[in-house]
Amino acid sequence: MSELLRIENLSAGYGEAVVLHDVAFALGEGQTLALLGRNGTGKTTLINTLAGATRQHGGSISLGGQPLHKLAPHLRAAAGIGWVPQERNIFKSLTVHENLTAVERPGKWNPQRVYEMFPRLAERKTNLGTQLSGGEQQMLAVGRALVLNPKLLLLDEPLEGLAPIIVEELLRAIRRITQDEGLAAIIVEQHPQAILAISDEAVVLDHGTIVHTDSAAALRSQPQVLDRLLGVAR
Ligand SMILES: Nc1ncnc2c1ncn2[C@@H]1O[C@H](COP(=O)(O)OP(=O)(O)OP(=O)(O)O)[C@@H](O)[C@H]1O
Repeated sequence: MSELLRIENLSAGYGEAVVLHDVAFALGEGQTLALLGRNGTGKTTLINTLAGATRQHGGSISLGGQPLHKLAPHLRAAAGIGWVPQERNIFKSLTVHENLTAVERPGKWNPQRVYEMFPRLAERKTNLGTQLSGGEQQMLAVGRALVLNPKLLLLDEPLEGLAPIIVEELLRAIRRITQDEGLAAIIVEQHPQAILAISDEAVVLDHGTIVHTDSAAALRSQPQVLDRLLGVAR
Protein backbone atom coordinates (compact mmCIF):
# COMPACT_ATOMS: atom_id res chain seq x y z
CA MET A 1 0.00 0.00 0.00
CA SER A 2 1.48 3.36 -0.92
CA GLU A 3 1.37 6.33 1.36
CA LEU A 4 -1.14 9.11 0.71
CA LEU A 5 -0.88 11.53 3.63
CA ARG A 6 2.10 12.31 5.85
CA ILE A 7 1.95 14.73 8.77
CA GLU A 8 5.14 15.52 10.66
CA ASN A 9 5.80 17.69 13.75
CA LEU A 10 2.65 19.64 13.03
CA SER A 11 1.74 22.58 15.22
CA ALA A 12 -1.21 24.79 14.33
CA GLY A 13 -3.91 26.98 15.80
CA TYR A 14 -5.64 30.31 15.51
CA GLY A 15 -3.62 33.53 15.33
CA GLU A 16 -0.88 33.30 17.96
CA ALA A 17 -2.69 30.52 19.86
CA VAL A 18 -1.20 27.07 19.24
CA VAL A 19 -3.79 24.30 19.64
CA LEU A 20 -2.02 21.32 18.01
CA HIS A 21 1.44 20.30 19.19
CA ASP A 22 3.82 17.95 17.43
CA VAL A 23 1.15 15.92 15.62
CA ALA A 24 2.50 13.19 13.37
CA PHE A 25 0.94 10.26 11.52
CA ALA A 26 0.69 8.79 8.05
CA LEU A 27 -2.24 7.34 6.11
CA GLY A 28 -2.07 4.92 3.19
CA GLU A 29 -4.03 5.10 -0.07
CA GLY A 30 -7.60 3.93 0.45
CA GLN A 31 -7.32 3.83 4.25
CA THR A 32 -9.89 5.23 6.68
CA LEU A 33 -8.78 6.88 9.91
CA ALA A 34 -11.06 7.52 12.91
CA LEU A 35 -9.98 10.74 14.66
CA LEU A 36 -11.23 10.60 18.24
CA GLY A 37 -10.93 12.58 21.47
CA ARG A 38 -12.93 14.40 24.09
CA ASN A 39 -14.54 17.78 23.37
CA GLY A 40 -12.08 20.57 22.69
CA THR A 41 -9.03 18.34 22.18
CA GLY A 42 -8.25 19.67 18.69
CA LYS A 43 -9.98 17.29 16.28
CA THR A 44 -11.70 20.03 14.29
CA THR A 45 -8.53 22.10 14.39
CA LEU A 46 -6.61 19.21 12.82
CA ILE A 47 -9.22 18.71 10.09
CA ASN A 48 -9.31 22.46 9.44
CA THR A 49 -5.51 22.56 9.32
CA LEU A 50 -5.49 19.87 6.64
CA ALA A 51 -8.06 21.90 4.73
CA GLY A 52 -6.00 25.08 5.10
CA ALA A 53 -8.39 26.95 7.37
CA THR A 54 -6.15 27.53 10.41
CA ARG A 55 -2.69 28.94 10.97
CA GLN A 56 0.07 26.36 10.66
CA HIS A 57 2.90 27.27 13.01
CA GLY A 58 5.31 24.46 12.17
CA GLY A 59 5.81 21.00 10.74
CA SER A 60 4.67 19.62 7.42
CA ILE A 61 1.69 18.06 5.67
CA SER A 62 2.05 16.31 2.35
CA LEU A 63 -0.58 14.64 0.18
CA GLY A 64 0.67 12.18 -2.40
CA GLY A 65 4.13 13.70 -1.91
CA GLN A 66 2.90 17.27 -2.53
CA PRO A 67 3.51 19.72 0.35
CA LEU A 68 0.27 21.50 1.29
CA HIS A 69 1.74 24.11 3.62
CA LYS A 70 1.65 27.08 1.28
CA LEU A 71 -1.61 26.24 -0.47
CA ALA A 72 -4.80 28.24 0.16
CA PRO A 73 -7.97 26.18 0.84
CA HIS A 74 -9.20 26.27 -2.79
CA LEU A 75 -5.81 25.02 -4.00
CA ARG A 76 -5.91 22.21 -1.43
CA ALA A 77 -9.27 21.18 -2.90
CA ALA A 78 -7.60 21.09 -6.30
CA ALA A 79 -4.71 19.09 -4.80
CA GLY A 80 -7.16 16.42 -3.60
CA ILE A 81 -8.59 17.43 -0.21
CA GLY A 82 -12.38 16.98 -0.05
CA TRP A 83 -13.58 18.74 3.12
CA VAL A 84 -16.96 18.29 4.78
CA PRO A 85 -16.78 20.84 7.61
CA GLN A 86 -18.75 20.57 10.84
CA GLU A 87 -21.00 23.47 9.72
CA ARG A 88 -21.59 21.76 6.33
CA ASN A 89 -21.32 25.14 4.55
CA ILE A 90 -23.51 24.26 1.61
CA PHE A 91 -24.50 27.13 -0.69
CA LYS A 92 -27.94 27.88 0.72
CA SER A 93 -29.08 30.15 -2.11
CA LEU A 94 -28.31 27.51 -4.76
CA THR A 95 -30.32 24.41 -5.59
CA VAL A 96 -29.08 20.94 -4.68
CA HIS A 97 -28.04 20.37 -8.29
CA GLU A 98 -26.28 23.73 -8.54
CA ASN A 99 -24.38 23.00 -5.30
CA LEU A 100 -22.96 19.91 -6.98
CA THR A 101 -22.28 21.30 -10.44
CA ALA A 102 -20.69 24.50 -9.05
CA VAL A 103 -17.70 22.57 -7.73
CA GLU A 104 -17.68 19.43 -9.91
CA ARG A 105 -14.30 18.31 -11.24
CA PRO A 106 -13.65 15.47 -13.71
CA GLY A 107 -13.49 11.97 -12.25
CA LYS A 108 -15.58 8.98 -11.28
CA TRP A 109 -17.81 10.93 -8.88
CA ASN A 110 -20.42 13.10 -10.59
CA PRO A 111 -23.86 14.42 -9.54
CA GLN A 112 -25.58 11.35 -11.02
CA ARG A 113 -23.56 8.99 -8.81
CA VAL A 114 -24.26 11.18 -5.78
CA TYR A 115 -28.00 10.94 -6.55
CA GLU A 116 -27.73 7.15 -6.83
CA MET A 117 -26.13 7.03 -3.40
CA PHE A 118 -28.54 9.53 -1.84
CA PRO A 119 -31.94 9.15 -3.57
CA ARG A 120 -33.34 11.84 -1.23
CA LEU A 121 -31.07 14.36 -2.93
CA ALA A 122 -32.32 13.29 -6.36
CA GLU A 123 -35.86 14.05 -5.20
CA ARG A 124 -34.68 17.45 -3.91
CA LYS A 125 -32.60 18.34 -6.97
CA THR A 126 -34.32 21.66 -7.61
CA ASN A 127 -34.79 22.62 -3.95
CA LEU A 128 -32.68 25.40 -2.50
CA GLY A 129 -30.18 24.70 0.27
CA THR A 130 -32.44 26.60 2.68
CA GLN A 131 -35.24 24.08 2.03
CA LEU A 132 -33.27 21.02 3.10
CA SER A 133 -33.42 19.15 6.41
CA GLY A 134 -30.22 18.75 8.45
CA GLY A 135 -29.74 15.22 7.14
CA GLU A 136 -30.23 16.31 3.54
CA GLN A 137 -27.74 19.14 4.04
CA GLN A 138 -25.20 16.66 5.37
CA MET A 139 -25.76 14.35 2.39
CA LEU A 140 -25.30 17.33 0.08
CA ALA A 141 -22.12 18.37 1.90
CA VAL A 142 -20.73 14.85 1.42
CA GLY A 143 -21.85 14.82 -2.22
CA ARG A 144 -20.26 18.18 -2.85
CA ALA A 145 -16.93 16.97 -1.48
CA LEU A 146 -17.18 13.80 -3.60
CA VAL A 147 -17.76 15.57 -6.92
CA LEU A 148 -14.42 17.32 -6.36
CA ASN A 149 -13.05 13.81 -6.90
CA PRO A 150 -10.66 14.12 -3.97
CA LYS A 151 -7.83 11.81 -2.93
CA LEU A 152 -8.71 12.28 0.74
CA LEU A 153 -12.13 12.95 2.26
CA LEU A 154 -12.30 14.85 5.58
CA LEU A 155 -15.54 14.31 7.50
CA ASP A 156 -16.00 16.38 10.65
CA GLU A 157 -18.73 14.85 12.84
CA PRO A 158 -20.88 13.82 9.88
CA LEU A 159 -23.49 12.13 12.10
CA GLU A 160 -23.86 14.96 14.60
CA GLY A 161 -27.45 15.87 15.50
CA LEU A 162 -29.09 13.60 12.93
CA ALA A 163 -32.03 11.23 13.38
CA PRO A 164 -31.09 7.54 13.76
CA ILE A 165 -32.53 6.59 10.36
CA ILE A 166 -30.42 9.28 8.66
CA VAL A 167 -27.36 8.20 10.65
CA GLU A 168 -27.83 4.68 9.25
CA GLU A 169 -28.15 6.01 5.70
CA LEU A 170 -25.01 8.15 6.04
CA LEU A 171 -23.02 5.32 7.63
CA ARG A 172 -23.96 3.05 4.73
CA ALA A 173 -22.86 5.73 2.27
CA ILE A 174 -19.58 6.39 4.11
CA ARG A 175 -18.87 2.64 4.16
CA ARG A 176 -19.54 2.46 0.44
CA ILE A 177 -17.34 5.48 -0.33
CA THR A 178 -14.42 4.28 1.78
CA GLN A 179 -14.54 0.48 1.78
CA ASP A 180 -16.19 -0.31 -1.58
CA GLU A 181 -14.89 2.63 -3.60
CA GLY A 182 -11.55 2.83 -1.77
CA LEU A 183 -11.47 6.57 -1.11
CA ALA A 184 -9.18 7.49 1.81
CA ALA A 185 -10.90 9.35 4.64
CA ILE A 186 -10.38 10.91 8.05
CA ILE A 187 -13.55 10.88 10.13
CA VAL A 188 -14.10 12.82 13.36
CA GLU A 189 -16.87 11.44 15.53
CA GLN A 190 -18.09 11.77 19.11
CA HIS A 191 -19.62 8.28 19.09
CA PRO A 192 -16.64 6.14 18.16
CA GLN A 193 -18.05 2.62 17.90
CA ALA A 194 -19.89 3.19 14.61
CA ILE A 195 -16.88 4.88 13.03
CA LEU A 196 -14.30 2.46 14.42
CA ALA A 197 -16.35 -0.33 12.84
CA ILE A 198 -15.74 1.12 9.38
CA SER A 199 -12.19 2.46 9.90
CA ASP A 200 -8.75 0.91 9.45
CA GLU A 201 -6.76 3.14 11.80
CA ALA A 202 -7.50 5.21 14.89
CA VAL A 203 -5.83 8.25 16.39
CA VAL A 204 -6.86 9.80 19.71
CA LEU A 205 -6.09 13.42 20.55
CA ASP A 206 -5.89 15.03 23.97
CA HIS A 207 -4.88 18.64 24.61
CA GLY A 208 -3.83 18.96 20.97
CA THR A 209 -1.42 16.02 20.94
CA ILE A 210 -1.76 12.40 19.88
CA VAL A 211 -2.12 10.19 22.95
CA HIS A 212 -3.00 6.90 21.27
CA THR A 213 -2.56 5.31 17.82
CA ASP A 214 -3.76 1.84 16.95
CA SER A 215 -5.72 -0.14 14.41
CA ALA A 216 -9.43 0.67 14.60
CA ALA A 217 -10.23 -3.01 15.24
CA ALA A 218 -7.83 -3.20 18.20
CA LEU A 219 -9.17 -0.03 19.80
CA ARG A 220 -12.76 -1.11 19.23
CA SER A 221 -12.15 -4.38 21.03
CA GLN A 222 -10.81 -2.61 24.14
CA PRO A 223 -13.72 -0.70 25.68
CA GLN A 224 -11.74 -0.01 28.86
CA VAL A 225 -9.03 1.77 26.84
CA LEU A 226 -11.66 3.74 24.90
CA ASP A 227 -13.29 4.61 28.21
CA ARG A 228 -10.00 5.90 29.62
CA LEU A 229 -9.14 7.87 26.48
CA LEU A 230 -12.56 9.35 25.83
CA GLY A 231 -13.80 9.64 29.38
CA VAL A 232 -17.18 7.97 28.98
CA ALA A 233 -18.07 4.31 28.70
CA ARG A 234 -18.95 3.69 25.04
N1 LIG B 1 -11.62 29.94 16.02
C1 LIG B 1 -10.94 29.67 17.15
N2 LIG B 1 -10.15 30.60 17.73
C2 LIG B 1 -9.44 30.32 18.85
N3 LIG B 1 -9.47 29.13 19.48
C3 LIG B 1 -10.25 28.17 18.96
C4 LIG B 1 -11.02 28.38 17.76
N4 LIG B 1 -11.69 27.23 17.48
C5 LIG B 1 -11.34 26.36 18.46
N5 LIG B 1 -10.48 26.91 19.33
C6 LIG B 1 -9.88 26.25 20.51
O1 LIG B 1 -9.10 25.16 20.07
C7 LIG B 1 -9.23 24.07 20.97
C8 LIG B 1 -9.60 22.82 20.19
O2 LIG B 1 -10.90 22.99 19.62
P1 LIG B 1 -11.45 22.02 18.51
O3 LIG B 1 -12.77 22.59 18.04
O4 LIG B 1 -10.41 21.74 17.51
O5 LIG B 1 -11.69 20.69 19.37
P2 LIG B 1 -12.58 19.40 19.02
O6 LIG B 1 -11.79 18.27 19.54
O7 LIG B 1 -12.93 19.39 17.59
O8 LIG B 1 -13.84 19.64 19.92
P3 LIG B 1 -15.40 19.31 19.64
O9 LIG B 1 -15.51 17.85 19.76
O10 LIG B 1 -16.07 20.03 20.76
O11 LIG B 1 -15.74 19.85 18.28
C9 LIG B 1 -10.24 24.47 22.02
O12 LIG B 1 -9.53 24.87 23.18
C10 LIG B 1 -10.95 25.66 21.41
O13 LIG B 1 -11.34 26.56 22.38
